[in-house]
Amino acid sequence: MSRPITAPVLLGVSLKMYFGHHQTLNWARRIAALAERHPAVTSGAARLFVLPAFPALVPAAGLLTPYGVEIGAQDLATEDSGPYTGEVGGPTLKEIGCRYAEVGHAERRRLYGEGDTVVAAKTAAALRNGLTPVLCVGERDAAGPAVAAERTVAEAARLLHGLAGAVVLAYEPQWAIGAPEPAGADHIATVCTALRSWLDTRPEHAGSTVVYGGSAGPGLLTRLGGTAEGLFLGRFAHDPAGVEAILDEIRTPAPAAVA
Ligand SMILES: O=C(CO)COP(=O)(O)O
Repeated sequence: MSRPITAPVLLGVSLKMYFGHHQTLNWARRIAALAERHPAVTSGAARLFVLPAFPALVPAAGLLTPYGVEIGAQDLATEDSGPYTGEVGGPTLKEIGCRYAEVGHAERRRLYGEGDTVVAAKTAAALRNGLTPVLCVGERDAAGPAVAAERTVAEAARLLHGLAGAVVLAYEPQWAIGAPEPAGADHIATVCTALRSWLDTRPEHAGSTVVYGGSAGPGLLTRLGGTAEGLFLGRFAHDPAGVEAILDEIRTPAPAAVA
């Protein structure tokens, strides 16, 4: 079942609405310093991206992108411009340097009533604006791994129907978000492997990545043995030491011998 990690490992962080503005920028400075010196990042074995709140996108991009850490939004509008009060469109996100846009997070589904139609439209909006969707999928209630895999693949197929382009598929079982512990390693491995197998049959989504999110933190990547191609982090990235501990788990290429 375990599949070798096809480096680089993708590590995303959504700050959700936890931090204030200055707290976000202070955290970003510490992540930038980590990215500048950590061999997993400097060797290219790990790729990092950060999704702060909208107002922090521009200053956070200034702090992080010089060190190769990409930026993205936690949401985007279904439309590109027009009378959509309070929304932020894909063209604006692209213009300010975003590489990613998250769609379909369980909190947006549960708290703001977003359903499959909106999630699919936001995924399409991201793709047509040159943003990589971080498309969250995963079962709402706890289920066995085989059932979870079947449902999650069906969900991804439904949401991506008729679309083309590389995506980050974030497997986030909703019951594991905000929990003390992530889903079990075997459960995650079963679902992520199924998502990867499905993606492998979809040339229109070549270049896509499957990551796991939901109370992910230090120690998980090692337990997953390459079945997930990265992690989508929440609370356990708030302390930069947690991000560093995860980077420490990523094998970096041996330095070239000096003649
Ligand atoms: O929802 C998540 C990432 O999008 C995960 O959040 P937590 O790791 O804080 O549960």
